[in-house]
Amino acid sequence: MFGTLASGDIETARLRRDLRIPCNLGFSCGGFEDLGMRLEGENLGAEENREVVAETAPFQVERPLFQQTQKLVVGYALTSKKKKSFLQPKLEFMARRKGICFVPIDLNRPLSEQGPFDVVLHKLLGKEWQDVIEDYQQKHPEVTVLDPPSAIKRIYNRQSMLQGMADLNLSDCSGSIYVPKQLVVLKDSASSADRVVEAGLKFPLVAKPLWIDGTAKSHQLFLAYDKRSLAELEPPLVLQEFVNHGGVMFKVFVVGDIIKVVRRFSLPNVSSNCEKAKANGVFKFPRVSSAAASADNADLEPSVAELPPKPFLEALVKELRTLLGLRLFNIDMIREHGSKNVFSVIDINYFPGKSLYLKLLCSLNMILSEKQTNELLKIPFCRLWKDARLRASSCRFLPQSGASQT
Ligand SMILES: Nc1ncnc2c1ncn2[C@@H]1O[C@H](COP(=O)(O)OP(=O)(O)OP(=O)(O)O)[C@@H](O)[C@H]1O
Ligand SMILES: O=P(O)(O)O[C@H]1[C@H](O)[C@H](O)[C@H](OP(=O)(O)O)[C@@H](OP(=O)(O)O)[C@@H]1O
Repeated sequence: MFGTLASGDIETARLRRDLRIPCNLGFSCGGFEDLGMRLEGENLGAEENREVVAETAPFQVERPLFQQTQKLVVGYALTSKKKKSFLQPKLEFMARRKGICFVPIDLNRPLSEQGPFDVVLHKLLGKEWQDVIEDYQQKHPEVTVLDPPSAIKRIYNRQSMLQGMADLNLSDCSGSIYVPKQLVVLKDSASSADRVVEAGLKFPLVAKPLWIDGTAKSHQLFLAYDKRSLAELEPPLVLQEFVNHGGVMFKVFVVGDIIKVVRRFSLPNVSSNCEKAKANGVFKFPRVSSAAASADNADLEPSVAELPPKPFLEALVKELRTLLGLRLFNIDMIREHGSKNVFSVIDINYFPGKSLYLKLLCSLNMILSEKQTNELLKIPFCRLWKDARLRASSCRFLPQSGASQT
């Protein structure tokens, strides 16, 4: 019937409303699509914990309504480094309480013989694994695979990682985004000096290994101050113009529609240590913006520390999710020194560190809620009605017996 609702639809809508479950969570089409945008600022630890507790509460309140025993099974295949940082006992405990269980994937057995999984969470390198997971996703479209291996592969190469950024549609936003000029050196760093000049790149340059493979070496960066110093670098690498940004960078964590932005310390403007670096040819610098370098509570100049505007981040993330085809990533960006809101994206990471883990748990929880709703909606309406009457009568909301159903 066009324009009217059948009674089943009304009840479905009512049930969703009563359970306080938003429509179109989209579990079947990937799970993270319509979780509702939320944007949060700094202050990781305590705030994250508070949030998880807050998100647990509504679900537990609903639980007695029907005896819900649905669980969310998350199969995981992670590097040992990732497993150690991600699957902390505390996180597993919180997950279990929410009905989410993490099950290790046995890499020596066919994936299709394992599970069944609702979600497959993976961070492993190599073509062999890529083939396994692609084949699995084809055979099991109902499983949410985080994330497609081809999309991950693209950001494990610092050249392809930033491609397409210039075409993002951010025209109506309160900020603008650029990618620093860069050049790829596949071999013979010495001869790259001429190419640097030809391409119009200005020194100093940040030299970054082309491939990111989870090793410390792939995160070993250098500052090169002049043509002569380029010969000291080991290709394959990317030479990227250094952008002065006042020593603070922004990490924008993305889990589906959820965004969280934090402030971290970064390299200072170059003029201050130029001379020292020149003396060494190239300046090898440590991981200056690691999780330990939080600048969230630092007393900083507002023009440097102010977080990127919310509408700008929302638009950027929306565009990037489409461009990259990823749901679990972070964007590293810096504000051009002296500008109001001109940003450069310098790095994108797949399934990054701690700041994202509890957000991921919240999203898995929402997928679980959707799964439970879907299960509930499969129960014939007459049974729901009967159950409701039983509960109501035990609460003396309805007469004990004798009332007709209409
Ligand atoms: N173009 C640039 N201009 C200025 N500073 C930069 C630039 N590129 C990188 N940096 C500095 O170097 C740090 C590390 O750079 P980048 O994020 O590209 O490396 P990474 O090894 O991939 O780091 P991560 O640990 O985040 O994965 C940045 O946080 C920033 O401090
Ligand atoms: O600052 P964080 O903790 O987010 O650092 C991340 C880093 O940005 C990369 O995403 C690392 O992954 P790889 O690039 O694969 O090395 C993360 O390591 P992981 O072992 O936790 O995946 C860092 O935590």
